[in-house]
Amino acid sequence: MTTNGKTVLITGADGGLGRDMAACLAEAGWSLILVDRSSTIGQLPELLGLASYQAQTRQCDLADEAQLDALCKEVSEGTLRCDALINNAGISSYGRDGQRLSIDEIDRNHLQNVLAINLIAPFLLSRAALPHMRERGWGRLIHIASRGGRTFSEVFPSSFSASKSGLIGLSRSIAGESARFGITSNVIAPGVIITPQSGKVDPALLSQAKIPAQRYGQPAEITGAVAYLLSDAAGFTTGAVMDINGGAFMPS
Ligand SMILES: NC(=O)C1=CN([C@@H]2O[C@H](COP(=O)(O)OP(=O)(O)OC[C@H]3O[C@@H](n4cnc5c(N)ncnc54)[C@H](O)[C@@H]3O)[C@@H](O)[C@H]2O)C=CC1
Ligand SMILES: CC(C)c1ccc(C(=O)O)c(O)c1O
Repeated sequence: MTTNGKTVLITGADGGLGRDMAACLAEAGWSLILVDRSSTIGQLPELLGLASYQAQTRQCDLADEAQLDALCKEVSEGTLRCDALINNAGISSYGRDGQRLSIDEIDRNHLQNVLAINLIAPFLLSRAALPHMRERGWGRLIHIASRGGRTFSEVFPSSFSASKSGLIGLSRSIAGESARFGITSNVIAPGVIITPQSGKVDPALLSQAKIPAQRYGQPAEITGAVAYLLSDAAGFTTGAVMDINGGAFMPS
């Protein structure tokens, strides 16, 4: 992958998928802006063995309006350069026992929190990054949705599915509006990938997914697709949804 020192901003960078993306993209020569609400995000570059010039970090709770606005301001004012944006941070809706919450158990606050992180933050960060991408005539947006945004399954809470389906619609609109500027916008919709997030779901519930590959995925199997979508070779790929789920969802 030729990066020419480009910079990618990754949200949810301190999670299972985020860390793998950060390590792989740094290795490929990208400069990184690593964003997470976790208290350990500042230590992530050292943990990954990155030089200080390779990575900046921002501790930001994307559900907090003031913190998200401050981050978007840095992006829109160009303090944080953003050639590519990976909207990866996301939460789901499970009870303490890892059981799926039914629609009757999801109140307005819970719904608003899921939508704030999974949909509103990606919308506002994309909006902040796009003008600079248009000026440069090059940009990449990747949104990490889920199989839950593509189809029904007993595994997915309704709030989560609604947010991820919305993210897919957002990506499609950005793709249509931005293709003529050399900007692509694509979705990766993973099935079960072994990370802290899937680890919080009751294993019996997760195992209901009928996966032809008969296994769960590894973060590297998502990162490989991310690396492709960021590359110049993917310049004609926009508005796409890559279903990466071991065959658990195969639309016609
Ligand atoms: N692991 C899986 O099986 C699947 C994951 N996904 C999606 O992949 C993305 C990454 O998930 P994982 O790495 O598995 O989860 P994870 O839980 O390991 O990582 C998510 C990261 O997002 C951060 N985050 C959460 N809320 C935030 C907020 N308000 N502000 C800033 N950061 C916040 C967390 O601190 C965490 O570091 C998510 O969008 C998730 O919905 C989609 C399908 C399957
Ligand atoms: C961990 C998240 C909520 C999750 C769990 C299971 C699947 C799946 O069976 O495909 C997902 O796509 C998820 O996003």
